[in-house]
Amino acid sequence: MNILHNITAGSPRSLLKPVLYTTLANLVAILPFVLLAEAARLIFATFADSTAQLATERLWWVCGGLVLSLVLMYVCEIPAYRAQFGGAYSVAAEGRAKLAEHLRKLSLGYLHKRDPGDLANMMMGDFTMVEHGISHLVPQMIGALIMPILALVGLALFDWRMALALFAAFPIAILLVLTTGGIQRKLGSNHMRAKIDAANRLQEYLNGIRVIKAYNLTGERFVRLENAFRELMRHSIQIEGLLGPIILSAIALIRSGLTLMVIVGVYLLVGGSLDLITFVVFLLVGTRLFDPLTTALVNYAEFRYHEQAGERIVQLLHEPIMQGEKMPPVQNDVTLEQVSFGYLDKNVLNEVSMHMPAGSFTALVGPSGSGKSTVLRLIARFYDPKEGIVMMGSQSLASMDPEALLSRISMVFQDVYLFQDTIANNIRFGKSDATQAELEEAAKLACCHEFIMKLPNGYDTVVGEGGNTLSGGEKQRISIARAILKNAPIVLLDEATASLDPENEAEIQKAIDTLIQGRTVIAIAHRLKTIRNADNIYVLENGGVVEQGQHEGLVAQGGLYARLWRLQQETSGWRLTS
Ligand SMILES: Nc1ncnc2c1ncn2[C@@H]1O[C@H](COP(=O)(O)OP(=O)(O)OP(=O)(O)O)[C@@H](O)[C@H]1O
Repeated sequence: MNILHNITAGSPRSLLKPVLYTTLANLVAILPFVLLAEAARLIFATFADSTAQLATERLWWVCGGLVLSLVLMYVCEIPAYRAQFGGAYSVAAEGRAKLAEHLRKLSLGYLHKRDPGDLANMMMGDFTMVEHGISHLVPQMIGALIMPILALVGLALFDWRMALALFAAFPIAILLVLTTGGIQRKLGSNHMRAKIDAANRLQEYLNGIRVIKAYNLTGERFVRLENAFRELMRHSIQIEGLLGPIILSAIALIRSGLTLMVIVGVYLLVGGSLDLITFVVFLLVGTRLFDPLTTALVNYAEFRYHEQAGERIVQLLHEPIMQGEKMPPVQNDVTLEQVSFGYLDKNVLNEVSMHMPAGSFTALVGPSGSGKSTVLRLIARFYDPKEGIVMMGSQSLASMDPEALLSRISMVFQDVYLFQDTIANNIRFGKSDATQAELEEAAKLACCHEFIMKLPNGYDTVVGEGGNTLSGGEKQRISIARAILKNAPIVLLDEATASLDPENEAEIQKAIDTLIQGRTVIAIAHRLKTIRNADNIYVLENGGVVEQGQHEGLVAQGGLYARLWRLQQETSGWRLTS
């Protein structure tokens, strides 16, 4: 049952209709063989007994039956065909959507552990294998097995000794294929890994093509890609080279049944315990059984390989998602109590405690890598802390549904990602049912209405994937418009470090000032002059809070903040001169 669960990526019920109709279609497909055997029996009866008359009327009935069985086959095959393909494509389409939804609910910590190429391959490649399994492999296997099984029963009724001889080697062949299942699995998973690695290397190569060109790295990066392709080739050859002989041996074993049957038949015929007609029927039917049995064996090996693709999907679907209380939090103050966290083994935050009262402006400052972004990610529950607790009001985030939590939070990050869609739809991510008037109002407040109106199709202009048709400042303002439209009470802000021209900088500052009014704001500040009025500033260093207070007090304290402030004061006077 597990194998069916895996091959269908966790939807074994989807096999019900295809299996039912395919079985019916294959049962009907047996009819012509039965009728042919009957025709042969009638004709050979006249050879066996020279006085016997050819049963002409019965033969005509057989011919009529043949025509009828053709019509029946056609009538049964159409729904079988529909069930196979309809089932396969709907399992893949629904499965892909379900997996995409599941990925969204997984923690970022889990997603970071997986290569993006691996996930993309699972979405497209693995589901294509599931599709192929349901639409081709399962029905073909059923078709290939039904006829030999029925033939075995039918032939055993004719003469059990001959039937036994014909199928004697079959269990050994099955055993051979089953006992080598472990090797098949190992080779299959090696091949799958090589395929994923090649997909990752290819994605890395394509993503980094600009850097590769700029730094003339073509050779080195291409070697990595080429090695991945070579490795894939090696595993492909290995899988064929090792599995081929096993399957061929099993096929040879099955075929030896025919030889054995002929030997036994001749022996029985000579001994007088077998009549000629039975022998001929066995010869006729026996030779027709090997093709479907060979197909079934080849399919079985392929089936096991495809099963691994479905199993990977099932395993990912079983990865626990972040869950919790569906009611959005009602209080808007944020507290971190003795929080420790690390992405890998090493801690990035050590026993950090902070309190951001509702409606206040809190700034996080500190050297690069001190853990500022990590604090924001924990507040958005992208990750759960290893130790300690993050709270909104008196409620722990760990017991809160991430979607309910995020409905209360707007985020503006440095690396703004825009989807390949219209500007209007990109802003609407903040509020999907926003009217055009609300949209434009938010864009005006975010200081982006003017530049949007100058674009060829205004709000309906499609931006490239990642928003790469817009400047950094423009993308940032669009993300602020999103946040303004969302109108959430808590704002997480990561100020842009990239140097912007003074006009862009002033526009963005104006947009941010509008966004943060009357909200709980937690901002990572790189330019300290923007946080002179902050209610509270936390200074982080090496994952710990080293100073805390307001601007004037911290400058007077003469510690890390004062040093950073002095440094920025000095560098702000620098000018490039020719
Ligand atoms: N996804 C990740 N996986 C592993 N380590 C990470 C990950 N994200 C951040 N880190 C590490 O955690 C530490 C803190 O990173 P964080 O981004 O919180 O620092 P930051 O103070 O925001 O830095 P910056 O000002 O440069 O953005 C760094 O050493 C960083 O390398």
